[in-house]
Amino acid sequence: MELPKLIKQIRIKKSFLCVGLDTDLAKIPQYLHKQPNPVFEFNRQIIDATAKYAVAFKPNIAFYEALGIQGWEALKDTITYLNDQYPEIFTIADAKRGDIGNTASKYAQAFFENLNFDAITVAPYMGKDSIEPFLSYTNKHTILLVLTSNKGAFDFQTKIDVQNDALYESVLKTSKTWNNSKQLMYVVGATKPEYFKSIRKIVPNAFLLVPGVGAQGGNLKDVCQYGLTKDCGLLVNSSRGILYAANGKDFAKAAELKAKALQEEMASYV
Ligand SMILES: O=c1ccn([C@@H]2O[C@H](COP(=O)(O)O)[C@@H](O)[C@H]2O)c(=O)[nH]1
Repeated sequence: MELPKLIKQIRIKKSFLCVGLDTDLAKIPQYLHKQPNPVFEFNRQIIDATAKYAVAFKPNIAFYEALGIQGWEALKDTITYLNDQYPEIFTIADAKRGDIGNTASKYAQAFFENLNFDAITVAPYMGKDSIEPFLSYTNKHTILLVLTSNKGAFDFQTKIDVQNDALYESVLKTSKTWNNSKQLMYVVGATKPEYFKSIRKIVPNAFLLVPGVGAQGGNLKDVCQYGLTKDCGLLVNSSRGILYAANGKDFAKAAELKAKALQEEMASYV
């Protein structure tokens, strides 16, 4: 999907919500286990209930890979459903891949061609040649991990190098010099709002995928203070806070209300 289409959806829906599909068999309502494909059935109901309040959906691939062939089928069914029923929705494979060029090109083929996602999350630490195969898809988006939401982000990502840049700043600056860098987006955790100002100095207009609101303690107001751009520039993700708002037959309605509440707060900022 081209960026103008995403930006248009953000304007129409007054939302920059990304619903995270971290679907865990152990957490979905018991009655769904009788279905032939419980993970897809859960996702379908969540998507139908929340799509009017969201502009993006982000299956976290680990939750599907953990289930083997059945998980991969549920993932395929989910992305096919999203692409067929909600073509205006931006889709992100949260796969956090990263490998040498020829392997990276297979990851790109898997997620951009076979599954037809609009975007993929990628670890940047193997450098330019590990990212180029993703960037060669000029109708797709590559989302680099920059400053993640977890505590361990401080182990490496904020360490200062000889040029006096923190590693996360170096990732931003270097990646801007790559071919097709306009296709890049960046992951920045909502749990670290104090860094948004310095990030925006380096990438004033780039889209940031922001996980970590709700369950991880981040909040929307702090993210918006320095994160917002003229075209919004943010996709704020919530996974567990929406998916597991209830665990009975009312789970989709409860998810809808959580998504609606986030969208209403977003509408007050854009
Ligand atoms: O820095 C990061 C990068 C990715 N994630 C992923 O986002 C969701 C967050 O889920 P919640 O349930 O809303 O906390 C999940 O898929 C993570 O793997 C992240 O949290 N932080």
